[in-house]
Amino acid sequence: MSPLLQARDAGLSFGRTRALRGASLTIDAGEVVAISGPSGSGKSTLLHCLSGILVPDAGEIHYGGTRLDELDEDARARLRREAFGIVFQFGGLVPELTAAENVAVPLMFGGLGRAEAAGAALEWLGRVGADDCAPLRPGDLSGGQTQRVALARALATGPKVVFADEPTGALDSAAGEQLLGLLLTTAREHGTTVVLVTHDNRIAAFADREIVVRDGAVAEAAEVSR
Ligand SMILES: Nc1ncnc2c1ncn2[C@@H]1O[C@H](COP(=O)(O)OP(=O)(O)OP(=O)(O)O)[C@@H](O)[C@H]1O
Repeated sequence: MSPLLQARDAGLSFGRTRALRGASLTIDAGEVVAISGPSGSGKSTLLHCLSGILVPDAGEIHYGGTRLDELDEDARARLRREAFGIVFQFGGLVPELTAAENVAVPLMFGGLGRAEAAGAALEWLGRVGADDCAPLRPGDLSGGQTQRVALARALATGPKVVFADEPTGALDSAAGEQLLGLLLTTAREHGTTVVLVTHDNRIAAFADREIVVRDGAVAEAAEVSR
């Protein structure tokens, strides 16, 4: 396997809080990695730096041959659209659009026609068990439904990397495991790399590797058997 994503000594402050302080890791193409660690240790900040949502103020982020931290906002947004699927803790869906439209819009950005995108969106909502949600707006969805729709949106574009921040946090454990299973099955079928932030050991155990973050840096990397 070849390295796909790398943080080299990444640091980032929010005001006086040093959220990341010299975080380094390497993730290979096709790997499923869980980032775990105590609350406030910097897991989400690291995920946001790896996915180009935030730019570190020290160190480097590499995606393939690209220095992600040196790209401007437009280039990072394009890369996120074209290569990444992102599942936020609270869905991150566009409130004015229906669930079906939320899934379809990135497909249209990717070049599909309206009808084709709408059909594919319904198919993905079906796969994540959210067919009923298609005509609803995010404000009318439960937490679990929101996460299903967010997952459908992230997977539909066929991303190279899926970044997920507590993707099953709003679901009870059986539903959470089912959704996680769907993410991992889809990812392994397509060789998609998955970077998953979780505080739940049961979820981390599904990953190929667990990376533990403490005090803004990578504390240890442990191989977790599948
Ligand atoms: N936008 C922000 N503004 C100010 N401080 C922030 C911001 N984002 C994160 N922080 C701070 O940076 C530190 C790391 O936060 P981060 O969310 O990355 O941790 P985490 O490990 O993901 O936590 P949790 O498991 O509770 O979500 C914390 O002290 C947090 O309060």
